[in-house]
Amino acid sequence: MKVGIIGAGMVGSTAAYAIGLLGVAHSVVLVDLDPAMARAQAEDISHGMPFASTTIVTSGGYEDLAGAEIVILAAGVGQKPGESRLSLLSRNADVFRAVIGSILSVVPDPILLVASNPVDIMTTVARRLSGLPAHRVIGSGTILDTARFRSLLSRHVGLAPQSIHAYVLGEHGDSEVLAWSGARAGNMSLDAFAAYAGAPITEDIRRQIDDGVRYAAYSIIEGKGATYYGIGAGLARLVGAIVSDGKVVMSVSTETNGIAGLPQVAYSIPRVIGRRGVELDLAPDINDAERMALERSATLLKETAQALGT
Ligand SMILES: NC(=O)C1=CN([C@@H]2O[C@H](COP(=O)(O)OP(=O)(O)OC[C@H]3O[C@@H](n4cnc5c(N)ncnc54)[C@H](O)[C@@H]3O)[C@@H](O)[C@H]2O)C=CC1
Ligand SMILES: CC(=O)C(=O)O
Repeated sequence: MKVGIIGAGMVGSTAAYAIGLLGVAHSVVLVDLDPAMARAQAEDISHGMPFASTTIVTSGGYEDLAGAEIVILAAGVGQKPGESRLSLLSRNADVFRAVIGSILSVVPDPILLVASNPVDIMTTVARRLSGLPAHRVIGSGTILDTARFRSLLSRHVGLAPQSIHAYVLGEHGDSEVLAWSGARAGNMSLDAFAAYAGAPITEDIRRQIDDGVRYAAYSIIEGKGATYYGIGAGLARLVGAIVSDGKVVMSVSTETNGIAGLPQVAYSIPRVIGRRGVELDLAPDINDAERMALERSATLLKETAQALGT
């Protein structure tokens, strides 16, 4: 399968690299306002492919998206140190207004994977601008936050992150909700496994892990200006789930109607990803406090999207 990536900066190029390392697409084409930079990224990435896979990585214009079935949107500005994701909204909405028509003129029925921030509202913007059905406009949502959560839990309890089943829900941003109550380690509840492993999850540990997940982007951006390895790997995994019709559960963001009385706006819950995009929404396994926090997060996103006029 061919994958287009709009925005060949840190996130777009890292996604291309990860897709190539995993070998989950036949070809990747990078498109950017700066074609010389996109060409250089594609050339550099393509030199890694003989070590990994047969994925062909090139750059080009919108016409070179012809035949792509998935298009990743990673164009636009990122946060400066201390800046919130929501503050990027009007600038990145302008970028999407500039690019989505050009994509659809070449690829009328793509699956759009949205990475640009604030990713939930950009997913709503992409859906409105494209007119595509919600299951084909998929925000990366909290896939990265979920990975951060599993990574910190994994280190604490001494189990592979792949054996920890825990999700971050709601906004990919400050109001996100770590779903502790339904978290599992192997076949045990997380709390039971942690106690069994001699690493109980105390209030203090819970607070440290919550902060480590919720504020990870701020601390990484403070240290090196941007985050990209985590999301690049996550986008490649998402592409792989679609290409292989993998029926993989991932906490992506799509416009959701009628889940547990939450507002109709894009936010993350666990969803099944396959060849058709989002194939199923899974009702999250959460307690009352987490449900209230999820309602607050979805309401904040709804109000912010409405203020933009989407
Ligand atoms: N969803 C997530 O979990 C994450 C999202 N992000 C977001 O991804 C976005 C990209 O971040 P970076 O790659 O670090 O930024 P970057 O500045 O390195 O790259 C952005 C690229 O977009 C291009 N661009 C801007 N306007 C364009 C247009 N109209 N057409 C084509 N290309 C255009 C720029 O030329 C630039 O190369 C940001 O909004 C950032 O906040 C970043 C990390 C994680
Ligand atoms: C930048 C961003 O959204 C993240 O690393 O979570």
